[in-house]
Amino acid sequence: MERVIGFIGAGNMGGALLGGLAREGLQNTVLVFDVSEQALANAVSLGAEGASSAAEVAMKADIIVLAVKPQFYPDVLPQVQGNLRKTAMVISLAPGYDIAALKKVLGQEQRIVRAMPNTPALLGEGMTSVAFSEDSYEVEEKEAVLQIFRKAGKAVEIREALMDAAMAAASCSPAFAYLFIEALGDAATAMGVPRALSYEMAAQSLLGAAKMVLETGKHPGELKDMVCSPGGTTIQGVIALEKAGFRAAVMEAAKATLDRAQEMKQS
Ligand SMILES: NC(=O)C1=CN([C@@H]2O[C@H](COP(=O)(O)OP(=O)(O)OC[C@H]3O[C@@H](n4cnc5c(N)ncnc54)[C@H](OP(=O)(O)O)[C@@H]3O)[C@@H](O)[C@H]2O)C=CC1
Ligand SMILES: O=C(O)[C@@H]1CCC=N1
Repeated sequence: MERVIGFIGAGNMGGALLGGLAREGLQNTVLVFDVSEQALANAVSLGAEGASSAAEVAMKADIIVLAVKPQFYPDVLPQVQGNLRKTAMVISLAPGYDIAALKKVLGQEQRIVRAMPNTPALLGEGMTSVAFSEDSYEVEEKEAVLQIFRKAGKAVEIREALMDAAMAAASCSPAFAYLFIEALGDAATAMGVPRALSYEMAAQSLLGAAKMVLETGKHPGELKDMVCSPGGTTIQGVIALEKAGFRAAVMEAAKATLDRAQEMKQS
C-alpha cells in the first residue's frame, strides 16, 4: 500500500530527513507544509508536493511528521487535531512532548510515534531512535515508519523512557562533534595547515575513527591504545585532554541536554 507521508516543517531536521528520503528518489507521495517559503521551495525541489496548511497535511497524509520546534507545537497541534485520519500515525521529533502529552491534544485513540533523528540524515548517515505508542500497529505499519528513517541512515526502536538519552547520544552529539572538528581545524591552522585542509583532515579522521568503532567491533579504548605508541606523541595529547577534563566535559554536555529536555517536559 502506498502511503502519503506528510511533513509539517521542513527546516534543518525535516529538510535533512527529506534530503535523505530523496537520495534514491522519493518512493512515496510526500506532502510538505512550512511557513518558510525557502524551506518549502527546498522540499519541492526534492520532489515533495507543497501543501497550503498544516491542516491539509493532517487531512491527506497517512504518516505525519511534526518537524517544527516544540515552541510552535501550541500553534501547530490544534491545526492538526480534528483533521487527522483515524488510522494516521503522527511522528513527533520534539523533545519535551511525550506520547501521553501528544495524545492529550491529538486524541487518546490517535497513534503517536516519537522519533529522535539527527541532521546527518541528509547524507543517509543519520541515527534515529523510534518509540511507538502502546496502540496496535500492523508489523508493516511499523516498518513503514522505520523505513522513513532507514532511508536516511540507521533506525532503532527503543522504549520511550530512553528517548531523552537517545537525543543526548545521537541528536545533540553532532554539534559536539562539529565543535571538536572546528577546534582541531583551528589547531592545525595554527600549525600552518591551510584552513580548508585543516577541516578536511579533522573531519575525515573523525569519520574514519567512527567507522573503526562501528566496523571492527573493537572497544573504543582498544582502538585508542592502537594509536598511542609507547613514549610517542599521541599519548601526550591524551594526557593533555585528560588534564583538561575532556571526557568529563563530554559526559556533562550529554547530561546538560538531558536535563534541558526534562525541563521542557509538558504535562
Ligand atoms: N535540528 C536538529 O538537529 C534536530 C531537531 N529535532 C527536532 O526536530 C524539530 C524541528 O527542528 P528543526 O528542523 O531544527 O527546526 P527548524 O526551525 O530548522 O525547522 C522548522 C521549520 O518549520 C517552520 N515552521 C515554524 N512554524 C511553523 C508552522 N506553524 N507551520 C509550519 N511550519 C512552521 C520553520 O519556519 P521558520 O524558520 O520561518 O520559523 C522552519 O522552516 C524540533 O522538534 C526539533 O527538536 C530533533 C532532532 C535533531
Ligand atoms: O537542540 C534541540 O533542541 C534539538 C533536539 C535535538 C537536537 N536538536
